[in-house]
Amino acid sequence: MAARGLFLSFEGIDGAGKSTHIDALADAFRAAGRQVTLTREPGGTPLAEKVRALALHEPMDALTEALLMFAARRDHLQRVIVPALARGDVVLCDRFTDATFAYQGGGRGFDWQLLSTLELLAQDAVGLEADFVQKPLIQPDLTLWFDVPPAVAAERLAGARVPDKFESQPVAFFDAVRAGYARRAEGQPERFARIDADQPREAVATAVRAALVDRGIL
Ligand SMILES: Nc1ncnc2c1ncn2[C@@H]1O[C@H](COP(=O)(O)OP(=O)(O)OP(=O)(O)O)[C@@H](O)[C@H]1O
Ligand SMILES: Cc1cn([C@H]2C[C@H](O)[C@@H](COP(=O)(O)O)O2)c(=O)[nH]c1=O
Repeated sequence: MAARGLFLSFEGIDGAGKSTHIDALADAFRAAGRQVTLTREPGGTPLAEKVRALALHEPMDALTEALLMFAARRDHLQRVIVPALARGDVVLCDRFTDATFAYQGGGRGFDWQLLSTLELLAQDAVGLEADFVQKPLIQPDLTLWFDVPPAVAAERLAGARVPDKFESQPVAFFDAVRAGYARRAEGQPERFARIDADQPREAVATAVRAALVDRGIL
């Protein structure tokens, strides 16, 4: 029988350094004999990648942004995440729903309760052919939150690439996004592992591994 699927998400403000560590983790899981599905949000399917292009580059209000994120997520769950978990894969997802709470909720000030309602709708296991899912709401098993002061992240991103709509926001926006992540982590402490990302890459990599080893995941 295939090993039970494992769903890990990676979160943090832009430039926190999460993408830097995802490939190395994928290699570690493969070395342990696991199949890995690497994916991201918004995105991960042809439809959701189209939504990504719109959401990251077109101006729109916070409700439109939130609805697009959840629509893309539903497609991503149906076509990629749920089938991968059913196969027993380790799913490594660069951002998931906590990003919607942090960016649209914290950063843009959109109603937290309404986001919770949308989360229940979009991540409802019913209709996703997910008989293996015990809980009605599909959530990551563990979320690694790369926490870093916005000024540090901005310095890392400066000149690295042409900034998108979110990356062009001022530090105050990212202070609010960071507070959104903190609120989410406080509400679901068993699902979150906070990684101090304001350290050299090697120290962050050690902290990531320790978080997984401590929970018996690696
Ligand atoms: N610990 C670190 N110290 C210094 N620089 C770092 C560290 N980790 C990553 N970087 C650099 O910071 C930049 C952003 O890193 P990365 O792309 O991994 O962040 P990210 O969280 O995935 O960002 P985004 O969400 O915007 O894609 C890259 O240039 C990367 O090389
Ligand atoms: C899932 C999700 C993402 N965002 C924002 C966060 C980032 O600024 C971009 C994605 O870019 P990345 O380079 O892949 O990190 O989108 C958001 O606002 N809401 C969401 O739900």
